[in-house]
This record gives sequence, C-alpha cells and structure tokens, in this order.
Amino acid sequence: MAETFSFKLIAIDGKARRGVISMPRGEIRTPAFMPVGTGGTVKAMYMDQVRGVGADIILGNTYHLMLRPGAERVAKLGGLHEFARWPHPILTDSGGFQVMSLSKLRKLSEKGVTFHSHIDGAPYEMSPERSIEIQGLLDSNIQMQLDECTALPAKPTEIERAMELSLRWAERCKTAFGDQPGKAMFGIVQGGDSAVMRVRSAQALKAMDLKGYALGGLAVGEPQSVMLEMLDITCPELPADRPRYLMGVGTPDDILKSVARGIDMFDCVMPTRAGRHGLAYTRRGKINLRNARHADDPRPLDEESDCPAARDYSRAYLHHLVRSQESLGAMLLSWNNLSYYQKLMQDIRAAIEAKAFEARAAEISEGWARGDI
Ligand SMILES: CNc1nc2c(CCNCC3CCCC3)c3nc(N)[nH]c(=O)c3cc2[nH]1
Repeated sequence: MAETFSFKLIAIDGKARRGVISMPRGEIRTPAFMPVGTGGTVKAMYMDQVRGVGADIILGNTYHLMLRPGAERVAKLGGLHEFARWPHPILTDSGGFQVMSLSKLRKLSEKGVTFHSHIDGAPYEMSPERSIEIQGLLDSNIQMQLDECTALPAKPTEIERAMELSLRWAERCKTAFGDQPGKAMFGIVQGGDSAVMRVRSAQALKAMDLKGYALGGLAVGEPQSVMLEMLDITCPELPADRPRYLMGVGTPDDILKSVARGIDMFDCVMPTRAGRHGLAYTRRGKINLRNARHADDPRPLDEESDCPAARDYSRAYLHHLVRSQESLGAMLLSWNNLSYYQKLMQDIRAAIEAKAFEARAAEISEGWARGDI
C-alpha cells in the first residue's frame, strides 16, 4: 500500500497506455473499468462478487448519498468503505451532473447550484466547497471537481460560459480539497464539441497541476465520431504522467476506441443496468434474454467464461428468470455483464503490455460482428 497517490506508466502501445494507480486503499490497474455503485451498492451484486470479477475501484454517488442516507450520517458510521463493506478505492462524482439530470427546480449560479431533491422535494445547495466537503465525509479516495456539463448540441457562447465556470469551480475545489496525500482531486475538462474550448479547458486545468484529469461533457448523446474527435484534441494537451478518466463511457466499442486515444479510466451504468433489463454481454455481442428464441436453448451464455453466471446456467433458465421478473435474473446477468467488462479490460491491459493492442482490439470487434450468438 502506498502512503500517497501515484500513477506509474508500465507500457505504451501507440497512444494506448497500461499503468497502475497506487493509493493507501490499494492499486488500480489501468485501463480500468469502474463499476457504478450509486447508493453505496453496485445494484444486484455482493461487494465480494464485484471484487471477484476483478474490479479494483467502484464509483459512489455524491448526489444520491447526500440526499439519502446523508453524508454526515455515512461519516458517523465510519465512511462509505465501512458502510458498504468495500475496503478498496472509491471514486465519487461531484454531484453536479446528477443534479442537472435528476433533480427538480434547479438553479445554477456562480456560487453553485441550488435544487430540490427528486426524492422528497427538500431544498439543497451544492457549491464547489460543499461538494468537496461531502466527498470528504464519504471518505472518497478520488474526488471530482464540481462542474457544469453542457448538453449537446449547444451554442458556442453556452459552451464557453459553462467551460469557464467549471474552471473557476476547479480552482475553488482545489482550494477546498487542500493537501490530502493519500487522496486525489481530479479536474474535469469541459468544452462541448468545440476544439478551441476543449484545448483552453485542458491547458487551464493542466496549469493547476492536479493529480488526475477527467474528460466530461461527452457521452451526452453526441455521435461516437464527435466524442472520439474530442479525445484526439484533448488528450495531447493533458500531462502524460497523470490518469485520464472518460466519464460515463461506455460500450465495449467506445472503450476500445478510447483506450486507443489515451484514456485510462472508464465508468458506465450499462453493464449493471442492462443486466437488470435482461441484456447479456458476451464475446460474441449482446443477447436479449427476454427474446422467446432462448426459451428452449440449453447452452450457457459462454462456456469458456470463468464466471459461473456465464458458464453454469442455460439461456433457457435465464430467459425464464427474466420473463418471470425473478431477482436472480438481474443478479446473474449483472454478474455476467460486469465479468465481461472486467475480462475486456484485462485483455486490453495484456495486449498493451504485449504491444499488440490494435490487433487484439480488432479480434474483439470481430467477435461481436460474427454474431451467431
Ligand atoms: C453517461 N454519460 C455521461 N456521464 C457523465 C457524468 C457522470 C459519470 N458517472 C458518474 C457515476 C454515475 C452515478 C454515480 C456516479 C459526468 N459527470 C460529471 N461530473 N461531469 C460530466 O461532464 C459528466 C459527463 C457524463 N456523460
């Protein structure tokens, strides 16, 4: 265990990077996929299973946890690691993105954002300082700055306003965070789909000498080509020796293409949310187990997988569970999907070390294209 936060690059293949983040709570192998644990739980999974499929870090959700059960309550109970029995690193988002997408009657100003809880309508205020305070109360190991994510498409003046506000909030978060050796506060690059704004945001955040950098304002409905273009423009402006986190991404294809452009960390609700809706990720693409064609199929999802959910249950049984809305359906498919995503990241890390990333990425994509699932 390291006393401080450090990022080491182990291998580089083109722009793809294999690295490791060392922190007191443990190490994070990159490129990393971080399962989303919104209310202090990775839905339908035991934390032992989450660890068992190979996750080194999970996400907590400042917005949800501050509303229920409350950040001060979690702190009194020993912090999120104790509360949720996850002893490894936790990254928390700052809450701004969730406020704008979930809460009611929200008002944004220089000071921060005021809003009413989507749960009981109670009024709240989230300033950069309060967001960092809440993430501290949760004992989060990697804390995100409070930012404003611009929905796309947006007018250039709107993109510039939100990007500049986010930079001022980054400074305030850096001041509020202070110096916490074993923890990190990441800045978030904004700038919408504007190359000029992205470069300005990245350069200003680089000057703040932060421990890590997220790319925000993407995966908000823009075409994949636009997202990838923003990566091509932004990554070269960021310091090579700090981790880069692409927020909210994504599908396996998004991940392969983003690793190829220099991204180290990902988070996405897809594998767990899709699992709860009967969708299974496999080496040969996605399977919708609600579909009647699986009703008599005795084959498992993937006989070669080392995950019991993929290897020991027939598609007919999974189809039955999903159709009957049995909890075990969501549990087994979430397990399968997270296992698939972690296996994908393991493949990616090994391929970069072997300087064979491009070829391996092509093989993985062919597997999906082949279908016959
Ligand atoms: C899905 N697409 C997407 N997600 C974005 C997210 C959220 C990432 N996921 C966080 C977890 C989800 C629940 C608990 C934490 C973004 N977050 C911030 N702060 N800023 C963005 O520009 C930002 C942009 C994002 N785009």
